[in-house]
Amino acid sequence: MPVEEFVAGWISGAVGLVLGHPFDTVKVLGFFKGMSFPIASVALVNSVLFGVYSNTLLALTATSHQERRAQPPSYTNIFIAGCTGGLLQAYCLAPFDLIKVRLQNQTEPRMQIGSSTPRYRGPVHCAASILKEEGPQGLFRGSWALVLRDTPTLGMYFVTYEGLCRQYTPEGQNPSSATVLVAGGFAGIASWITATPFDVIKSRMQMDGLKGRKYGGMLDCMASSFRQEGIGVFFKGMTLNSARAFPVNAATFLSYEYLLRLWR
Ligand SMILES: C[N+](C)(C)CCCC[C@H](N)C(=O)O
Repeated sequence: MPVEEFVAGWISGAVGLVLGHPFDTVKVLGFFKGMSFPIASVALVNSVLFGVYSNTLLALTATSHQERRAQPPSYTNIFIAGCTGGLLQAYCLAPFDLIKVRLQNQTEPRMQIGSSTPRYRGPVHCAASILKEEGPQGLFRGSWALVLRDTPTLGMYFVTYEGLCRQYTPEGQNPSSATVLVAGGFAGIASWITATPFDVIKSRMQMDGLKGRKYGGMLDCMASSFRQEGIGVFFKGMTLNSARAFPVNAATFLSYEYLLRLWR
């Protein structure tokens, strides 16, 4: 099994993350200052995404990354490979994402005299507390919504990326850096716009269970969010998600393509 894609996915995920970090911090107003935990988790998850994507395409079309410029795979195969990568990356992401969301939503100031101590002291303490209080399956709370968020939207991610690259690249050639940046950026936006409704539900499911159970399940969470807040609830954070998605995914694809060409 070719491993370059896993390594390139690893590094490019970290590069994208550094660019997205200010947006993530804005999203939650000053929390999540440390970056080593997200770097490690995003790099791992991105490596699974790109590694599985490329190896699924290899299985479907018998072409390696290098051969795919001359023999471009069909969009159906690209979509299937993207969904497969998305499905597996969602499972790897689930525990990390849960910890991130739990820490981000912990709004008690960290060190103020007289304030209650925050429930989780950091990522490791958070993971350990969830394990102790809810067992291993507690770390996968909300993972169904995460899988639904990521599987189709990452299929779309690679279809958008490939489609835009092909549009602006003469046949048989490699796309230019500018093309890769723009195609990667728009792939991120397209994927985040469609992912936002499930992103909202996912985060609510992940927070559920902290102070008793509020929702009977994912469908109940959707229905009660809709009843209380109207249709707009499914679009919460869409603008911020899209603004973050462009630089993150432009940088991710550029470094991914660059590394793979370097190692050829
Ligand atoms: C599928 N969904 C849009 C939710 C995520 C896409 C992941 C791409 C990249 N790691 C990023 O954080 O933007």
